[in-house]
Amino acid sequence: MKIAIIGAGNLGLSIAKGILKSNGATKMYLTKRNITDIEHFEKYGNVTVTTDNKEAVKNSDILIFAVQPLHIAQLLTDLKDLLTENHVIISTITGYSIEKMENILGKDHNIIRSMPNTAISVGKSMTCICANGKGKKRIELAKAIFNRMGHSMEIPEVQMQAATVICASGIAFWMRLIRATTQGAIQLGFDAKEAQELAMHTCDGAAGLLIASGNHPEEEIDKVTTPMGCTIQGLNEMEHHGLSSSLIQGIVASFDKISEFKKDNQ
Ligand SMILES: NC(=O)C1=CN([C@@H]2O[C@H](COP(=O)(O)OP(=O)(O)OC[C@H]3O[C@@H](n4cnc5c(N)ncnc54)[C@H](OP(=O)(O)O)[C@@H]3O)[C@@H](O)[C@H]2O)C=CC1
Ligand SMILES: O=C(O)[C@@H]1CCC=N1
Repeated sequence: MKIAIIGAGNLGLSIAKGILKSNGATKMYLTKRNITDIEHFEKYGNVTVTTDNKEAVKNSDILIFAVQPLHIAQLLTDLKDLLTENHVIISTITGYSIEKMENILGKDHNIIRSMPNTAISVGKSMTCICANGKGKKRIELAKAIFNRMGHSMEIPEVQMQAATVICASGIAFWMRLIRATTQGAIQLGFDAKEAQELAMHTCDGAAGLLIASGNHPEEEIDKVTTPMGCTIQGLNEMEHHGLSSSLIQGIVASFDKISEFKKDNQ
């Protein structure tokens, strides 16, 4: 599989690392306008770093677009004549609809809209995807690509904004919870490094338990909360201060913001 990542910034490079880690490409092109900070990726023999998007498109089968929303329309317009019906065009662009892509490229292209997160670099992304009419035949291929670097879910396009908040922004939300737990652990006497190790692995364990069991979180919480014990005391104190409510309100605020982007981009 020959893959081009057009726009090798934060997300694009995370995808590149995930692809390298999972041996997911025979050949990979990474592009951006200023390549000095990514030239070292050429140490991997199968990676070409270039400013030339056209060269990358001509030599690849799968094209992953990861530029900022403001840049995508011009980029697609510039590349339009080189895009064939065999290319699988995967967009990661927040708030940029399939309809907008089809308005530039036409309907006769395999267009996949995706929403990965930066944990793709370590093979742990939760990635949501949807496709245009023609791209539906390539959705299994797209899922296979993203499943090598985590977990994927096909969703209706109308849910893509919500998926962006929960999965892509969600990485930052969970990081903040890990940071807060780390700060609590330091206050209880662990040094900073130990505290973060405890927080990270406990977080990993909580997610792992739910993934393996399929249980509702409250079912697992019931197993931890000894009557009159310290866990329920702590949980109730957190809820008195609005833990669940503040998370939900943050998620909704993030969604409201993304809905503004959508208006701006259309
Ligand atoms: N960061 C995240 O966690 C996530 C981001 N997204 C979406 O992914 C996209 C990228 O986000 P992010 O990685 O954070 O943004 P960045 O700004 O980090 O990366 C975008 C990259 O695109 C490059 N670029 C700009 N214009 C061109 C061009 N004409 N040709 C080639 N490369 C170009 C820029 O580099 P240079 O200026 O050198 O060209 C830059 O490195 C956005 O649309 C965002 O909404 C989606 C999910 C998660
Ligand atoms: O914060 C943002 O707008 C982008 C989309 C999701 C992650 N980063």
